Amino acid sequence: MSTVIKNGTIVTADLTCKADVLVDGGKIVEIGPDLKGDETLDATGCYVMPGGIDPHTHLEMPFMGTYSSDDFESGTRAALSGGTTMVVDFALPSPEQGLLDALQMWDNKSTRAHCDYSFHMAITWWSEQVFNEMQTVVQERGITSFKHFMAYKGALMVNDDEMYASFKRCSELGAIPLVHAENGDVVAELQRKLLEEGNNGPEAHAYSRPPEVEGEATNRAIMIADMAGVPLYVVHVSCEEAHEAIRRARMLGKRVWGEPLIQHLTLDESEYAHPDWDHAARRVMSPPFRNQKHQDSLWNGLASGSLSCVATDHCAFTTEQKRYGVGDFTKIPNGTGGLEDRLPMLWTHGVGTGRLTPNEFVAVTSTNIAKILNCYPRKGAVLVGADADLVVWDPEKEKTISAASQQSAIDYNVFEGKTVKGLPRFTLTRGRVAVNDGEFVGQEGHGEFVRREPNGAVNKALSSWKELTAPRKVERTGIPASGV
Ligand SMILES: NC(=O)NCCC(=O)O
Ligand SMILES: [Zn+2]
Ligand SMILES: [Zn+2]
Repeated sequence: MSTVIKNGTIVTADLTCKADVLVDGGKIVEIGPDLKGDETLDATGCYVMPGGIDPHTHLEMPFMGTYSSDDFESGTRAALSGGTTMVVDFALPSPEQGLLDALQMWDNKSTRAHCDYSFHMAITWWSEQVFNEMQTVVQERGITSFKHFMAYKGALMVNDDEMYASFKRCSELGAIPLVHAENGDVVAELQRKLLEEGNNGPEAHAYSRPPEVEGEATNRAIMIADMAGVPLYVVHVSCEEAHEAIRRARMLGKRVWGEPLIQHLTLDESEYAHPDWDHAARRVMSPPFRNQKHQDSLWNGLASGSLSCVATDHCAFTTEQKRYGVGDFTKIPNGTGGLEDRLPMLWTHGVGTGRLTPNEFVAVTSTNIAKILNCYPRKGAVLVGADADLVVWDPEKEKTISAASQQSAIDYNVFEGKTVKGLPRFTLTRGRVAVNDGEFVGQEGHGEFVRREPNGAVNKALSSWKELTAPRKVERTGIPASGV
């Protein structure tokens, strides 16, 4: 059965035009005037855009002694409700666990997904087994991005030598390394000192992770990637120090992408000063929220192109789970939600204020990451042949965000009470309507794994450049005899 989206304005990363979109067999089959289909969706007054891609989620993630509460069912239901049609989650081996073994666990969890998804593979330890399995992960499983935690000492953190070895392996395999950039040694020491001084509330979480520790780690990761000859993607960039490092690297021709989160763009550090312990603890995430100077830097980076993608790092814990850290802030599970709210919040505070154009909005929520992860134009595009992952966006539709009406399984929402203007009228996942005017009508298990090929254009270009500029031995004649 075909579906036609009529009377809308198509908005992509580089184009705005009035046309109908005809969908059949899960794909876009025609774009043009006066199209007809078996079913009609009226997009009068709406923008027809590529569905959002959230490149950073943690659904049912084992972390800090518990599991994040949104799984692939509730998480992708939340995603579609907010106009996001693909998520990229992190497969996370526990210490000494093989990569393929961990992947099997993520395969099992993801069968309930309502929308398409892919995985990044995390490198949480290093060995010959990990080195070997990286090849299988890339070539047989189509997972071409590897995450490295420079923080969470004693748990997920990897050291510089391990990171360098893994980045080199990514370079050989045509894959992309990702980093959580915070200096984990310094954070651990600051945490210890704060606790010793009796500073045990959620606000101390922010004190233990100042912008400097993020800036230092970002610079270090950029240097290591440059030495390994591989592009780099920096997740949850929260501050000017990290953004400055990325901006400078890009100006020097290095291939580095930065990803701010919707939370860091719209919520600030004053949340941690809230007199209610629960309120502050619910907002504990790493890196923590910053002040307006940092927020302005992130917004400007999106507008200027020095930052590339807006994500959520959706890692949702209930109030009860957050209370594991009463009396010791280092035990508060780190993470916040945002999957349902990313697009409406970014539209409201970005496009609604004039900080972003609608085309830039599409670029940073969908198209850029599809290109970086090498799944464009199957994803992130409104083109004939692309998957019909689409959002029909009503710029006049309003709501006030509330945990009472959200899809997420947790009992609060960090954006509670915020009014957004700009919401999906329809969300389509591979041609199937999953959201119809605020009502969720998706299908559990409809989501499919998106396989990606290695050696995207940027990897290829960078390896050519590195080869061309590699140190070369100077061939000499008449070398003098050794002086020894
Ligand atoms: N960000 C956060 O606090 N939790 C999720 C894990 C991570 O990405 O660091
Ligand atoms: Zn992280
Ligand atoms: Zn994360």
